[in-house]
Amino acid sequence: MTPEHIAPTRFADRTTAGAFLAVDLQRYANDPDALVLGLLRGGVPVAAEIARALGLEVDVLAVRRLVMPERSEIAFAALAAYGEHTSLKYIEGVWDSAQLRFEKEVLDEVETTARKDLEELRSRLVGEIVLPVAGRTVILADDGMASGATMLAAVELMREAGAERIVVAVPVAPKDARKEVEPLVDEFICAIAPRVFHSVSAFYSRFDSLADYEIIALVPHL
Ligand SMILES: O=P(O)(O)OC[C@H]1O[C@@H](O)[C@H](O)[C@@H]1O
Repeated sequence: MTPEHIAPTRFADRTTAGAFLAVDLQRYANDPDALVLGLLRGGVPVAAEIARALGLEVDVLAVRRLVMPERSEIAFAALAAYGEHTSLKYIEGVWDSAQLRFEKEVLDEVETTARKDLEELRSRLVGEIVLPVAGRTVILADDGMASGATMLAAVELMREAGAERIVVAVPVAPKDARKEVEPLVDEFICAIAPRVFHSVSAFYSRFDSLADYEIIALVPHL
C-alpha cells in the first residue's frame, strides 16, 4: 500500500471507489484466470473500473433484495443469479423477526415479486454471453454492503458455480455485515469500515440511480 492510499471518508462516485479498490487488487492485474463481476446495478461502475485498471474481464451478476414489507431499507434475504445458477440467502436474525411479524403469505409474496423483478432485470441487462467462472478467481464488486444479504447470496452463488477463489471488493461495509461475509471468502477488500453506518449512499457524494444504457456502456459484451 502506498502512503497516499488512504480511504476518504466518502467517495466522489462509484467509479472513483472502483479505482481506489483496484490499488488493493493489483496482484490480480492481467491474470487470465481472474474476472470481475459487478452486482447489478450499483456494483457495475465499481467493477468496470476495477476491470479497466487491472486489465480483467467484467460481467454483471443479477441481485434482488427481499425487504420487510413497508421497510424497504431492511433486507431479510437476497436473491442472486448468474448463468444457470440462482441462490436465495436469508439473514438469520432478520428473517426470524420477519417470520414473527408477518404472515407466511405476505413473505411468500415478497419472494415472488423479487423473483419476478430478478428475471426482469436479467432479461434487460444480462447478455447472451455469460463469462465462465468455474475454476477461476471471481472478484465480486458492489458499491457497498448494508446487511450483507446481497453479497452473501452472490458468494453462495459463486461457490455453487465452481469459482476457485472468491474475492469481495466493496468501498464500504459495516462491521456486522463484514463479520458475516469475510469468513466465507478467500479475500475481503473494503476501503471504509465505518463506526457509524446508516446507508451505503452516505459514503458517496454522487449516488445516482443507473439507467440501463449506462450499465450497457460499461460492460462490453452486454
Ligand atoms: O444486501 P445489503 O447488504 O443489505 O444491501 C446492499 C445493497 O444495497 C445497495 O445500497 C447496494 O447497492 C447493495 O447492492
